[in-house]
Amino acid sequence: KEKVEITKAQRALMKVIVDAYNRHKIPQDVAKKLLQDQYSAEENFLLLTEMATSQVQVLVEFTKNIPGFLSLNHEDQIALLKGSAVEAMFLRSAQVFSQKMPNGHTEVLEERIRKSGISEEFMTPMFNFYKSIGELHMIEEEQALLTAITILTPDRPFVKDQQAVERLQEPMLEVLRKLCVLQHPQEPQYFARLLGRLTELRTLNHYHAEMLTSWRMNDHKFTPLLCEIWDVQ
Ligand SMILES: O=C(NC1CCCCC1)[C@H](C1CCCCC1)n1c(-c2ccc(CO)cc2)nc2ccccc21
Repeated sequence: KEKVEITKAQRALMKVIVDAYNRHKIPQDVAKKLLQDQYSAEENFLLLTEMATSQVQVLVEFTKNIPGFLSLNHEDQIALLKGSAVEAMFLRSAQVFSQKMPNGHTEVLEERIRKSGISEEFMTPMFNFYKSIGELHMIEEEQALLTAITILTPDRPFVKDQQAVERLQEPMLEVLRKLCVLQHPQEPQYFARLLGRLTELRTLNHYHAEMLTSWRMNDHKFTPLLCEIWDVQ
């Protein structure tokens, strides 16, 4: 039986990531807003672009706190942010969807999202992902590390020095692996399940642009930041 122990250095790394994650957590109010009222497709689209714009800003601040990130080649820093922004948004959306809510609220939230303006064909893959994230009951350390690991994916398009990114991602993966063994001793495959979610997350990337352009309304307007990061308009 492997004796797993998180070293002092690993605990310090985890603290830096979790503190940054908590400092830069996007306000949960999108769920509250959606539970309050039924909005039109136009209002929902505007809500999405506002929430996503502030989430990108929050993501940049979080990323700057990842040890070593600012020492990467500057073009690579941009390539990593651009390559992970949509995945980070869906990961955050999944965490918002899976957060503890009073009885029946999750069902109302799901209904509001189903009727928000997104076309039907994307509902199954999106909610399958949200529910598979919810089933993991991740603690915030796992959520924060998973977000950092997603950003530090070496094989994003246009990344030149992939080894430098791997050198930052590997210690995060090792801390997460140990954390999973300590948190879920009865589930030795839990870490593998967590990484499997990142593979599922990548598939949502492919749907994303179409989800936006097929939103049931005319004239989809995006903020300049989203045009940059989402390759739309
Ligand atoms: O605002 C949102 N997500 C934000 C994003 C930034 C980080 C916090 C969450 C949107 C809603 C906007 C208004 C219409 C209903 C969806 N949303 C989505 C979502 C996100 C993107 C797409 C298309 O690419 C489709 C759906 N999944 C959610 C799950 C739970 C709660 C909101 C959720």
